[in-house]
Amino acid sequence: MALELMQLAAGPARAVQVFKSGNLTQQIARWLPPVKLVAFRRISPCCRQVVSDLLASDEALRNEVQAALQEVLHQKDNRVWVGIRVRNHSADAGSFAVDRRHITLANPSSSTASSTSFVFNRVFDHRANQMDVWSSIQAPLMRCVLRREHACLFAYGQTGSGKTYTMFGDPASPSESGLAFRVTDSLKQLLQSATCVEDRPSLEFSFLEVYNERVHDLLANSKVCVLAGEREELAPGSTYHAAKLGDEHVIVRGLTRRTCGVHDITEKISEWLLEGAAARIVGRTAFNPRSSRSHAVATIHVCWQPDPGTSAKGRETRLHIVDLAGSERSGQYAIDGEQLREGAHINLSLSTLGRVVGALARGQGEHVPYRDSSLTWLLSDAITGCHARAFMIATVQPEHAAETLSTLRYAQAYSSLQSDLSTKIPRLRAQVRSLLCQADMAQREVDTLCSLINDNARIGKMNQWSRETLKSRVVQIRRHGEELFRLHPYLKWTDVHDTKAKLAQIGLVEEVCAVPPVREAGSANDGRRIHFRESSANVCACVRVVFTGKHGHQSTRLWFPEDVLEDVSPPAQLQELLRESEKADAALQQKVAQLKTAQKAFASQMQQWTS
Ligand SMILES: Nc1ncnc2c1ncn2[C@@H]1O[C@H](COP(=O)(O)OP(=O)(O)OP(=O)(O)O)[C@@H](O)[C@H]1O
Repeated sequence: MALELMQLAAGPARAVQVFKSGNLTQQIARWLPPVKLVAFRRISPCCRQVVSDLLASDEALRNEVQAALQEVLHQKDNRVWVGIRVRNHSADAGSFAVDRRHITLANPSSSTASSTSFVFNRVFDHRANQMDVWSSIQAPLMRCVLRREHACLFAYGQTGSGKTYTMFGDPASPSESGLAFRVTDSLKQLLQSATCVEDRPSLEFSFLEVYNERVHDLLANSKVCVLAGEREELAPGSTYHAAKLGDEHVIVRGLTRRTCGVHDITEKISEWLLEGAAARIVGRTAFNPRSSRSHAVATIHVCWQPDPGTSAKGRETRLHIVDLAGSERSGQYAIDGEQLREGAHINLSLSTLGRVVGALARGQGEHVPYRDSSLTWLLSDAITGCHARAFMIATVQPEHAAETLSTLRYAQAYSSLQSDLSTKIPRLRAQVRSLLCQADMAQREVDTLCSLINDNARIGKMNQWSRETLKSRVVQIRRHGEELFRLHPYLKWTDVHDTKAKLAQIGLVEEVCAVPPVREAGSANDGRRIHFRESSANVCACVRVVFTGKHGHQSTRLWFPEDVLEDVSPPAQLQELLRESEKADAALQQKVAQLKTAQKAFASQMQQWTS
């Protein structure tokens, strides 16, 4: 290495030669941590070659790079991704402006020139084609599959704004085919390159629609199916625990699941997608002559091989592709009675989705109404990104300003789910509540024991222990304490000191100082002299002690030389309980601080997304 550095110092021409020879690059590459290697690859073809050779020859390093990359990308991927797609529109469409991440819209109802600006992960203007949309989603979606996380890709928007076009498009034309067809292509490439032949998962496919709150199997002549909750299969030998949301996923009883392999996924799933799409219920609406009147859910189940040596079934990663029915103000645009009924059901499911999103976004830990509609129940583990990454494309048609604004608001609320803080905060709140109970209980135990000890104490020592006294320094007067007062220049023994000493009464230290303030003539004698004597250098500190008044009597404050007093420790059992109580308090304070930090971060995220 030193040799190469010397050669570098010899001049630029020599440096280029050394660099190109690869020796130096190789050395540098070996020093780099795995994450940096990836950036290093981008520097020049020479570096790229060296890093590639290095990775090819070193399997451990390869795995390390892979793990580091996964980690970095995992942190980068939000659990919810929201993109807006603007449909082609006439030149006189309302005033709005679009850039890569922002869309600004003039308020349709306002007479003044006010506008609202929204921020999303991506905004596609009317010139964006199917490939542009897909290329923004492809990488995070495929990473999701590689991590074996469920994913949900769905389109939301006003009727006629381009949801079905975005999700399915025209599969006959390569440039017009929608996201669903592109998913299968990418999935095939991914599974072929990332897994060896024997580890390749098997694939299953199902396709259903939710129409008027009923679930129809689109691959079995629209047979009606029922929804049911099912718990994830537990590993053999694991202990029973009560089902929580997330342990349970919703299954559709009797739904057709067709199987294919990685090699024929594109042909098979395309064929099934077309078959299902043809069976969907469509109707004519004011905005779209072939409007989807149902929510369509195509699911690719990636069934991973079980781990070698285990008898458990392999895990399943579900990839939902959802084309929602159009959001619309049904009463306003319905053509007939049937459409009014359809519209009411569509609105019910979409508004329930809105309430689910709202409840999660507020992060208050309130009831999340997943089960209020078939759609939200069916997709409860996926659509909100709670247990799956969700990718939402909200489609807008700017010619309809009110509908566009409403879609953007909906999408904005959805954006706030990007942060897992919206679910972390309710969890923290619940933990704070439970710790509060524990701390309260621990304090009550201390109180109970204090009263028990106080009730059984000798007269004169009554009422001495309480949570307050336990936190203070507790003292009593030593035997023959009076003698130590005699020579004290500032303090003098009194009858009250004498009584306290005889009763061995316990007091709390209020103040410690080198020289107490002089007692004013006529004030109660609390042990301080009115005229201080000359003092020697080694006078011990003066302590003011308060003796709590009993039976309605006032508390008494007396001064003592420090060495007249001895510390009194609380009984061991009480000390133990106090420690427990302090521990519970500390845990509570720590959790409260975590909650406050999370709430602050969430508030600033919300502000960022809604600016
Ligand atoms: N970005 C686009 N480029 C070209 N054509 C589009 C685009 N978006 C939509 N269209 C066309 O507009 C029409 C309506 O679109 P589409 O059926 O996808 O709307 P939709 O939102 O699914 O409506 P609905 O909710 O009523 O089903 C279709 O003919 C579709 O081809």
